[in-house]
Amino acid sequence: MKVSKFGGTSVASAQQIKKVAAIIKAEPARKIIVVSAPGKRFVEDVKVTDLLINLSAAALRDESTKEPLAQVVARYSEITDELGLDNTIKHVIETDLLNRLQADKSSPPLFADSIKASGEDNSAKLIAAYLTSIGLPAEYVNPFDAGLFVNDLPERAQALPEAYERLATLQHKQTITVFPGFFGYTRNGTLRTFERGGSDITGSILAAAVKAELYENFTDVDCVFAANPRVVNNPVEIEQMTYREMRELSYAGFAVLHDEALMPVFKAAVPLCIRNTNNPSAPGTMIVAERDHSLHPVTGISADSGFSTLYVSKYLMNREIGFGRKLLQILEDEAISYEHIPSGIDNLSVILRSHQLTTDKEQRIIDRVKSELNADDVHIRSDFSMIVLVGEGMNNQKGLTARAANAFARTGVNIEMINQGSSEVSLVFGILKADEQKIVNELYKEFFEPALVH
Ligand SMILES: Nc1ncnc2c1ncn2[C@@H]1O[C@H](COP(=O)(O)OP(=O)(O)O)[C@@H](O)[C@H]1O
Ligand SMILES: N[C@@H](CC(=O)OP(=O)(O)O)C(=O)O
Repeated sequence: MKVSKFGGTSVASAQQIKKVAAIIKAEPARKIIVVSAPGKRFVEDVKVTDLLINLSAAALRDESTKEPLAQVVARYSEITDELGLDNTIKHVIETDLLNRLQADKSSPPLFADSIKASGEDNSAKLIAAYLTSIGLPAEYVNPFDAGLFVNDLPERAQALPEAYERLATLQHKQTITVFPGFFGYTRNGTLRTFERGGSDITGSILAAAVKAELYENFTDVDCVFAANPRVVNNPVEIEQMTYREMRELSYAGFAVLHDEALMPVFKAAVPLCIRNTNNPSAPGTMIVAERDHSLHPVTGISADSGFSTLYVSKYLMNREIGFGRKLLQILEDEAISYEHIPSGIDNLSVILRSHQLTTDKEQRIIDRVKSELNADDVHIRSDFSMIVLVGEGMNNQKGLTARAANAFARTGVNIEMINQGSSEVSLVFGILKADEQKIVNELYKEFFEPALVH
């Protein structure tokens, strides 16, 4: 049995959904289908999830929801009409949205989650109806009924261990299961969404639960490329990579798969394949436990912006017991997680995702570090990017850091931070965001031209 997840671009229009149906029809092993909300049909288009975020924001501000609601309904109407479905499903979707808008708003994040999740939920209902209409025995399955249970606020939504046991029963269904991605329910029935891009996580949880022979993740590119195809012209295709490599790459910028989607399939030893809905005959990229990495030390280069650095210096910091703990406690008090902590003898930098900071938080952190830790200097800089070089073979390769540093030198760009990850499969560079594209292209030239990754 295969679990096949179809992303937003794969279900963005009637034409795309017809391709999805053909893919499902082509292989009876595709018994569990996970779908996203309709995504972008063209570059400037707006994803249904973003339309829903606008809708919930308007509702939470007690503004008129007429226009944002009409935009969401229009996307589904267009799809149902073009698929030749009758008005029943359109009515189901509109009623569902109106019901969600009437719900309790006392917890704005939970209200927003319910509105956002309607994107995948209604997409699953619509696609199940379409598959049935063309003679495929398909059934929409609700995540609560199937047992996709997640933890409560304030923690990030994550599947509970018992969810896997409950979801395992899906393998006995005779019909094709059409399952909405992106959300689950707490034990008491409160809906919670995963992070953006979280339908990948749902697919992985289901694949692990039913011990699928394969988790197929269908998107709009033939495979995972060694670098973002929007940054590097015609990058090499990666035929095979390990879960560890994909985890490191998706950490920073490989938007093709959510980084939390690796763990469930990894633990259950289910191989994962990234494939293209628009070109299903392409073999895609296989993500497996081990591979031969002797031919090429670097598998991919990723880059992501949106990082900030909290820089702290204090003479004799290295001798001060508990300095790091106290500093991290200040961040914990502000509910901030960190990414890297490169350090010197008398200074350290804490690198974090900028979206966690506000002007108020920044000021409180600076004031507390100065007053409670008596730091000599403390400041926060934003607009950093992380560039990550990833490869299982990197660990045994002499001179690799020097090659990367040479590539940086050729561009004249300053390296703000280097972290040779303890994971041993990655090398992380902190640079200013403005230099990101230049560096990715130069590193790509250094490590991939004209070699071919196997
Ligand atoms: N290294 C990479 N290899 C392949 N695609 C990449 C890479 N880095 C970024 N991407 C982008 O990821 C996109 C697919 O992810 P996403 O937009 O989440 O698709 P979906 O709608 O299927 O969920 C591709 O269109 C591509 O532009
Ligand atoms: N629709 C959600 C969840 C998701 O996974 O979407 P996609 O498969 O289009 O990345 C989002 O936009 O975040």
